[in-house]
Amino acid sequence: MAVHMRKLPGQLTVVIKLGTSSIVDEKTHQPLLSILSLIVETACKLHAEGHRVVIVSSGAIGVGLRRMNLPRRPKHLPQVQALAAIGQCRLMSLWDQLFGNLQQPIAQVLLTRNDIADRTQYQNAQNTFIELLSMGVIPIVNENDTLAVTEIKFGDNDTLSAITAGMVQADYLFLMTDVDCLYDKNPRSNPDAKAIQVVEDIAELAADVSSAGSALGTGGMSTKIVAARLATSAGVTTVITKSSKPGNIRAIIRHAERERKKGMSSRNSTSNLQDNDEVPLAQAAALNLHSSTHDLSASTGSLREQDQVARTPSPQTEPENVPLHTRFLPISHPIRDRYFWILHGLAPHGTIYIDQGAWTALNDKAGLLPVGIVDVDGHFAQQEAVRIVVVKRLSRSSPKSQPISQPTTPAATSHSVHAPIPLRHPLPHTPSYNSHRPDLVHTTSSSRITSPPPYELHNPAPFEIGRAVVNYSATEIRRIMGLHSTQIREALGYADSEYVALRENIAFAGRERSRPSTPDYRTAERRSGNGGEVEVH
Ligand SMILES: N[C@@H](CCC(=O)OP(=O)(O)O)C(=O)O
Repeated sequence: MAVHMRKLPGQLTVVIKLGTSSIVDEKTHQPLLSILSLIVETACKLHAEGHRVVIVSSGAIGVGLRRMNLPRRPKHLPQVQALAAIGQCRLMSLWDQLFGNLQQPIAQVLLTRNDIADRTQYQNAQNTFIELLSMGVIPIVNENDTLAVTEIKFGDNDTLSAITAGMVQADYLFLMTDVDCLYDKNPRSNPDAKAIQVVEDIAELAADVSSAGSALGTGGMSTKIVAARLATSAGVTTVITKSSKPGNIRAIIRHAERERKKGMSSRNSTSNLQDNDEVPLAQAAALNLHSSTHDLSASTGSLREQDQVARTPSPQTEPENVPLHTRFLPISHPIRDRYFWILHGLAPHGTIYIDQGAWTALNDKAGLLPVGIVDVDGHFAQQEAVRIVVVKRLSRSSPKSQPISQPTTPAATSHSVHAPIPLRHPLPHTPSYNSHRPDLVHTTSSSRITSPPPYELHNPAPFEIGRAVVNYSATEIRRIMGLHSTQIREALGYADSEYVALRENIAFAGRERSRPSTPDYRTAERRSGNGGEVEVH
């Protein structure tokens, strides 16, 4: 069932993500009341203008530390979870108090990755958001740290905010942080550093951003880039800007809307560094860094002073003089709903390596047949999600030479019990979901130690094209890969489907660094028809 996000003309849905370092002081863990108050004021103004607002708020553990007078985050997971439980209710009470001053109702939404791995639960969460937003409530989202262990964690709230933005089909995601934007190089050591204002194609962004994080938060600039990639693939304009100036959010939206209407966005444009929002260069310096020294002075100005940019149509709101920020433009054919869920709601349990022929067939809207599969990594069951990686098959592994491996015991005819199959190489440990690279992970089989992979490792390098929910387990796919569908029954003793993955269960990543000599993602995306399942009114 497609979820319909009905919106009034001109109404925007804005997700604002605040990291721990924007919510509590890094050393004292005291709440940063001035920032929180400004966020509340901004959210209420957006709401009063008819827009919908969702806040993704970290800070539970930080607030819990303060409450229990502990100096630093403990190492032991249950202690961290206990602190999150202590801090979350206090954090919500703080938000409720601040929003209550402006008579704005809020709601708490706590999510784990597990909650949304089930399609029905994902849709339930989506429906709850829709209902809350149409009731005029501001949902405040955090990861349910009490339940989340590594395997089921989003890992950082940047990723959570991007998934939330995709779920609510947001127009904007603001990743509020302690730097004002990205620069083309580190301004600390390069006075000629230029602010990156607009990133039209995130795949073209240089990958050398720092992943340094603060003492309490888990995110850094690299998780923001990953979040931006994820959100823009869902059609969400993503903005990185300074959390100490939340009043800038509205000015940036006005500017971005003007630009969008004019269709004037320039490709990865840069401009000379402007200090018009009073951020000294040294502070901005973190550039690609998530500064570990939170600058309290920058967040203690009066509400009136700090929100000046947003209140008045001052010269700062003019296109040439907007507050510093980096804006990542959304892709033109967003990945919506079920495909977005397959890509980002489900954690992949393994990898299927396919050849160029299978990739071409997928481009032509075919399902994934066993004949095009070159190799498999990981342990996964039927109906679990896997990465799909395109490789160049080495001639020694051509499908024709693939023998049918006969079931070795009668149990192999059962769907659930199979005799172990001798492997050409030991299976690598199936990694838990890597929140820092949740999509477009370039995969190599460097973990193989007994035999080389049956595909080219470097020229061209394997590349991930998307995710699929499979009809066969890893063990079954190892038996049938390289075979024609008519041979599945012979190989397994049964045939659940002629396809390893049905076309409707394959989701392509939105875009990827263009690679000469490899198929063009964007072409595939257009052909694949990923978008369009959900209508946005
Ligand atoms: N969910 C956790 C925070 C997760 C986290 O570290 O996020 P962030 O500070 O955004 O990197 C909390 O509320 O303390």
